[in-house]
Formats: sequence, structure tokens, C-alpha cells
Amino acid sequence: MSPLADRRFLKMHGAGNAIVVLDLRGTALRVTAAEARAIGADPRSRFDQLMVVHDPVSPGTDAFMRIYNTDGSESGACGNGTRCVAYALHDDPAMARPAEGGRLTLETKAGRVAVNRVGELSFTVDMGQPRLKWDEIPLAEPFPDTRRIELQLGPIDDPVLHSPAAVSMGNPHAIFFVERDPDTFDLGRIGPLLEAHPIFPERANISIAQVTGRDTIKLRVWERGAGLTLACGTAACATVVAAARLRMIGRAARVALPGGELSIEWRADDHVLMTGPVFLEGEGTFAPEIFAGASAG
Ligand SMILES: N[C@H](CCC[C@H](N)C(=O)O)C(=O)O
Repeated sequence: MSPLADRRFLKMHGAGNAIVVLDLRGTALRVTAAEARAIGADPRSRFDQLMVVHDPVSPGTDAFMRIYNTDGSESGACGNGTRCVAYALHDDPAMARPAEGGRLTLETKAGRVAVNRVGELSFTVDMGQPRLKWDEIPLAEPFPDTRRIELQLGPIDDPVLHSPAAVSMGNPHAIFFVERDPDTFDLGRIGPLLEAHPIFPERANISIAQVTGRDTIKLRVWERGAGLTLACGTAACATVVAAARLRMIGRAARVALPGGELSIEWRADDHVLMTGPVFLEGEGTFAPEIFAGASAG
């Protein structure tokens, strides 16, 4: 029997990105990949990402977060999920920590992010600095210029997609900029081919982006380990950084995703700020039987 049986969770979303929040502070428990997959497979706790809140590891931080995709893989960053955790640590009766002002500092395996509340259901996350070198993304071979790497899909003389930008926000992203509406691409078919391409040793989140104005972008994302999602915060951040590096926009943009809009700014100090909504759908407890085939952590 999994020690997660009967534990409480929050069902939330950030701009449509399905998030489950689980509080394991005060325990030594660690969610296994199989337990994460089991939680995501149950309709009551279906998620794109499972955000597990642990006791802080480093001084000056409020909590440590482990982030799981639907397939059980772990990520170093999740922008939408981070906003949902911040909401829970502010407002959830069982999770809220003593009020110590609005700023929260959360840590993941990729580093620290700071979160400020800007509205009852809106938060700004300082996602930290983008990683732009080929071996930081990471990519499988050296590319001195990651603004456009040699990767294409489709016939050599008429590729469907080509020359993506590569950026890490603590997780790997490839962004294909296109002239026409991103909805006209079959990302459900293209995504898995590119996610697992050997150029990405840790796989990658795959984005198709259309710059629609000096500070507006339309974005569609196939997420590593989760597939097509209604929004991806780190992809929105990576796309604004990539577009700015290519001089397609300034340093800030409103990013339109199927589930909603995120405001991104790549600040002059190299930090990327993401502002967006959160929504609490409800709460529940994990039914013991969902873990029947999962090994415990
Ligand atoms: N699938 C991503 C993690 C979640 C990213 C996304 N949901 C976000 O809001 O940043 C990865 O494995 O890198």
C-alpha cells in the first residue's frame, strides 16, 4: 500500500495547465515515478504536472518542490505549477504558512524561483535566468549559436519546421518560429517526434510560435512528458527570450496560449518574470486502489 493513499491534494490549473498540488512537508516521503503516473491516471487527480511540496532544503527558502510530468518524469521547472503552489501556500487552510509578507522563495532541483502575489488569483514568478549555452539546454552536440540550431522536420527542400531556438528555463525548450497560425500545424503528430529527437539528450518541450505584434506572440506547446497542454509557463518564458534574441520583439510580450494569456518580461538583469492566473478547481484524497500497481517511494 502506498503511503500516499488517503492523502489530500488540490486540483488546480494555471492558464489551463492542469496541476495537482500535494503537500508532503513534515514527512520523509518521496513520490515515485510509478505513483505519479498512478495519480495522473485517475480522472479525479489527472494532471499535466504534479507539484509536490517538501520541507525547505536551503536556508532562505520556503519549500522545496519536486515536479512530475504525466509520464512520471521529473522537471526542474514548471511556471504554471509554481503559481499554483504559491496560491496554496498563501490561501489553502491546510497548507498556508504563517503570513510573512507576500514573497515566497521556492526551490527545485534547477534552482530557486521567487513568487509575488499581484492579485487574488494572479502571481508573478521570477523564473530566474535563461540558460542559453548548448550544453546548458542541453543539446547533444556543440552549437555556438543557440538562437537557431540545425534541426528540421520534413523534406529537405521544403521542411515543415526548421531552425528552432533552444533555451532552458531549468528545463529544455525548442521553439520553432513560424509565419502562419501555429494551429495549422499538427503538433500532436510532430511533437512526440521532436520531443525524443537525439539532439535533446534530456528530451525537450516543443513550441510553435508566431510573433503577431511587437509585444504579442501566439504559442502552442507539446510538453516533454505531458504532451499537448493548454499552457506552458516555461515555454512562454523561453519563447520570449528566443524572440528577443532574434530581435523579433523587445524584451516583453503577452503570450496567447489555448488556455489563457501569460505576460512575460526578460528583465535587463537577465531574470525572466512570468505573470499569470491560478484557479482552484477543488480538492480530494487519493483513493488507495489507484496505487495498486505502483511501487512506493
Ligand atoms: N513538461 C515540462 C515541465 C512543465 C512545464 C510547464 N507545464 C510549465 O508551466 O512550465 C518539462 O518536462 O520540462
